[in-house]
Amino acid sequence: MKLITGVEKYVQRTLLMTPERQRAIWAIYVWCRRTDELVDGPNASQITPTALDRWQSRLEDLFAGRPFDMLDAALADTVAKFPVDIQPFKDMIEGMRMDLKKSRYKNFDELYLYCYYVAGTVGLMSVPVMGIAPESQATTESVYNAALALGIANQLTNILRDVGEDAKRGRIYLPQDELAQAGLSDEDIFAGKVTDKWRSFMKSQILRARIFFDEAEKGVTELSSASRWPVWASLLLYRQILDEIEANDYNNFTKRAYVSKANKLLALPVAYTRSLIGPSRISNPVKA
Ligand SMILES: CC(C)=CCC/C(C)=C/CC/C(C)=C/CC/C(C)=C/[C@@H]1[C@@H](COP(=O)(O)OP(=O)(O)O)[C@]1(C)CC/C=C(\C)CC/C=C(\C)CCC=C(C)C
Ligand SMILES: Nc1ncnc2c1ncn2[C@@H]1O[C@H](COP(=O)(O)OP(=O)(O)OP(=O)(O)O)[C@@H](O)[C@H]1O
Ligand SMILES: [Mn+2]
Repeated sequence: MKLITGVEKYVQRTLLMTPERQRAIWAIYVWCRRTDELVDGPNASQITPTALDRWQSRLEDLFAGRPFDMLDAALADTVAKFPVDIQPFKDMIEGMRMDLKKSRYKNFDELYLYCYYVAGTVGLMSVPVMGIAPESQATTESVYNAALALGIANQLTNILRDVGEDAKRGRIYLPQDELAQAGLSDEDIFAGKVTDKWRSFMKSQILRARIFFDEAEKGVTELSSASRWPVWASLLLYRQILDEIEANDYNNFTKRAYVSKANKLLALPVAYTRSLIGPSRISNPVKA
């Protein structure tokens, strides 16, 4: 089951990229999965900050061309071929450290930082591999910004989908000040009742996640043509989870928002059509 969804995800995420880029994204994906599994996987209870320090020195070793195992070697090969920076990788490990010691977020600033560490970093790792279209007139900074926004949007969506599941583990990723403003408390979340207060709170959280998806959209067209399809597919598929939360009448306590196979399949041709649109050729006043 895990393997099948893993394969399916990998196909969704890398379809149609050049083989060399596909292998590089695969290596990054595997490293991210393994990093996440350290704190989220079956042996999570054994993971201490020291274990994360060791994981970080392995990372530094592979960046220096001294991989520890075969999967590290795949990433070592990637960083030798593409101009990937080590910082977002270190930051992702920092996010896992944060997850170990923190289970509440005071406000959106704190939550944003967490989302950057665990997901915004993925965008920054991927752009140097996917490449910016040679004809793009956008600034490199604006493309990285969009990539960052896609990671944040995905993580916010993941948090909104998993409210009930996370509460069972004693975790509440929603901003405490915004909960209080909506007249909600941790107890309401543990009780898991869908009330009008909850619906209206969720509406504003979903709106914010959509704003990050909109921000991300602006960057996808600037990517090299072969990379656009998988990124569009991933964006459209993940954003649909928000629609499903609405369709479930905001019950993210006991129902997992789930995108149907049919809707997933439908997203692929839409993604493909969008991927045909590349950078606009009209000179960009921002850059000029
Ligand atoms: C083509 C493409 C999308 C490539 C990215 C592939 C890649 C390297 C993915 C790594 C993802 C990963 C395993 C991260 C570890 C931390 C984590 C679990 C983050 C959560 C992902 C959702 O995973 P899932 O639904 O499986 O979560 P759980 O099973 O519940 O744990 C995240 C929510 C975030 C992942 C972030 C991205 C996929 C951001 C991708 C951004 C880009 C590729 C940038 C695109 C460029 C522009 C200009 C828009
Ligand atoms: N139909 C779907 N709609 C939306 N997301 C999906 C769907 N199928 C799989 N996913 C995504 O794939 C992830 C992993 O799927 P899997 O079946 O392994 O769930 P899981 O074991 O509950 O994941 P985890 O424990 O890592 O949160 C899910 O967390 C979800 O993000
Ligand atoms: Mn999860």
